[in-house]
Amino acid sequence: MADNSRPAHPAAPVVLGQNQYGKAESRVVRITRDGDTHYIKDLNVSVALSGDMDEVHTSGSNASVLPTDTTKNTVFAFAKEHGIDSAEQFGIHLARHFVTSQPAIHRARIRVEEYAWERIEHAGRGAHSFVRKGQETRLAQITYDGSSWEVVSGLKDLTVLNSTDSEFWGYVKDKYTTLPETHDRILATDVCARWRFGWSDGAEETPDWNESYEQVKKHMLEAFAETYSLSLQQTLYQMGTRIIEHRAEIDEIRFSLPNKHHFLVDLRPFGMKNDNEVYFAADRPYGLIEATVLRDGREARIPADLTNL
Ligand SMILES: O=c1[nH]c(=O)c2[nH]c(=O)[nH]c2[nH]1
Repeated sequence: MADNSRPAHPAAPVVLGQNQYGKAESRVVRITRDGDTHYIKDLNVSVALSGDMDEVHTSGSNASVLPTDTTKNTVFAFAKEHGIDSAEQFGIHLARHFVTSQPAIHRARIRVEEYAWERIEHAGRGAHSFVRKGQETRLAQITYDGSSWEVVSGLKDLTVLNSTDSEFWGYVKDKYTTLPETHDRILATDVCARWRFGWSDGAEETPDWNESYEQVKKHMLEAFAETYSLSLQQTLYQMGTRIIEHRAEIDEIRFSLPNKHHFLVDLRPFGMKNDNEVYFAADRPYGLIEATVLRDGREARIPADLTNL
């Protein structure tokens, strides 16, 4: 029989690198009742904790491990206890709780997706029926290391379209270029954005997270609609500029904008003229235009790959 008790080669020195753990994607729905009128909050909350976690990995001792099951329970308990005013406030409560109540936990990162609901207007009794808004998902990431805070808010899947006021021409042409220049095209995108607040310390006045979110979205939509666009890059920069100029609480905003191409259909084989009326909406491949827009003098800290945030 083989002797498995000893490794075939002398052990190489191995160390544990960055690690974190927690329960991902707790879907918490909070109904608040005011007589017959109900309010709903619907979140997807992911908790990632890190700190003195060497032992559990290297020796199997769970003495410092707050179970992920407990972190999930905490999300639900806090929804009952504190309610959910905003994703940011909810995340702050949770992050503070884990860092201050567990000696082994030094850092908590709470990620929140919020799904928006609209009331279904109807003639019947009560107001307790909702429909999911077909629009964006609101996002928040809160990080606390015991002394400083970082709050990044965001949204994804905000789909917008301009049916004119968009051109694209004057670009580099090499032997592989076939794209015809255009002076009138559809410009459409699913806005994916993250913005970082200047707020970093509980002693400073806390931004009104909900008001800030609504205003950022409003400026984003207005800038998209009002920009006469020579490229999606230019539109992106206008959207970012509008937000940095109007929202003092925000230092940086990063966008990831797919260019949802709409190709004019050639109707000539059918004896028809297509006067910018009929388009083929291609889903892939798509251009992907990404950039961060900053308040001058501030540091760019939102990672380039927004899927990591
Ligand atoms: O707005 C655009 N920016 C580009 O960089 C680009 N490239 C392309 O083929 N179409 C477009 N449109």
